[in-house]
Amino acid sequence: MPSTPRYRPEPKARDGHAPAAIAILYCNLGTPDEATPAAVRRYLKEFLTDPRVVEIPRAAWLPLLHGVILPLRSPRSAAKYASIWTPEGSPLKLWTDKQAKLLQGWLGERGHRVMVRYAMRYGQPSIASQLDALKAAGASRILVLPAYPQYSGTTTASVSDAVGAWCEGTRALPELRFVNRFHDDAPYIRALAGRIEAHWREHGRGGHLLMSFHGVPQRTQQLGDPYAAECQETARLLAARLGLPDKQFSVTFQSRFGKAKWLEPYTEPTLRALARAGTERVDVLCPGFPGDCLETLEEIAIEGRRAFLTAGGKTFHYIPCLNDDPAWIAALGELAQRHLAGWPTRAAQEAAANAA
Ligand SMILES: C=CC1=C(C)c2cc3[nH]c(cc4nc(cc5[nH]c(cc1n2)c(C)c5CCC(=O)O)C(CCC(=O)O)=C4C)c(C)c3C=C
Ligand SMILES: [Fe+2]
Ligand SMILES: [Fe+2]
Repeated sequence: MPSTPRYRPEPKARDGHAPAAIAILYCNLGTPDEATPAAVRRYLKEFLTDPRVVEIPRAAWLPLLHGVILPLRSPRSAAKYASIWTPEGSPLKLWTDKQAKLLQGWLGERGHRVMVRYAMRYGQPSIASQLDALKAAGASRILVLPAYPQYSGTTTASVSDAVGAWCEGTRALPELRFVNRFHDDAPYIRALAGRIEAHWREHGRGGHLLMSFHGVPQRTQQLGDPYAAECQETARLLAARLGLPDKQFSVTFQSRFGKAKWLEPYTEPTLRALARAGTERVDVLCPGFPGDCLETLEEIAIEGRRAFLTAGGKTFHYIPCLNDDPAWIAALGELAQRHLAGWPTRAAQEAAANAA
């Protein structure tokens, strides 16, 4: 009796003359399907069981996660999600979807025939389901592009893990390439600077620019994670591009999770300290998040604002993320073009590749 195949069935073989498709899989973190405690619990369970995210030994972590963290955090986080939810769903998903479509358009206008799809590391659409869909659509070369400018084992490497897990169950593998980082990419820095300058043109200029990045546990940095250094480099390049002297900007880290020490200085205490030291207006940007999401819209634009104003600050300006800014889409496009180099993305190249 034949045994169950170890690998998933392959999609129906394509006509040998059909051009093999090239694709980009734009991967983001993920978000709950709904702003309800049940949906947030499902999402947090998947997220917080990833050993890339929480490195505590499983035997100690899983009972704590299921017994304490999920029951307590899910309703609290759901209320936060409800405060930023849109009629079309989670902002993170909306921006990721839009960015993928705009990237496909940008590449198409420059003659590249590339399919662009987005996937979520946690939740839907999953990385595995989108890789299956791309294969079924004929993709034989796939560029994996995580929506994380700064590399971290907790995020970027976790995307690679999910792709690797899919590969383990796949017989006919596509060629794969990965973008690991673009924290110092000139078009990305230009797009961020343009965002700030446009805000200043419209609303005047504050006394202080605060650049807030998502944090990670300090231990990951001690163990060699380059994330903190890459955040600092993004901030340095951005400040240089804006001509900001050291006193007029700060770099902080937000979203601390758990009791361990995370990267410092923390965002909220810094906002309070700035207000107490007499800074009347602060402008805040989150350069590590390509699209607005819970961490920017709730934690910064709502909670951060409250912290600054209650500590005596007068005016708080949140500068929205890159979202669908044309300069950002161009930055993504140029980044993709560079990483696609050598793959026949143009019709003429395709014909030559097929004739050879
Ligand atoms: C910028 C990249 C991110 C890094 C690095 C990162 C590390 C990291 N995050 C957690 C825990 C949580 N993060 C949560 C939300 C969240 N995190 C990022 C990005 C990074 N996380 C984004 C874009 C979001 C928003 C998702 C959305 O739906 O809008 C959450 C969930 C919300 C909550 O309950 O607070 C948790 C939990 C850890 C532990 C970690 C590194 C170890
Ligand atoms: Fe996070
Ligand atoms: Fe948060």
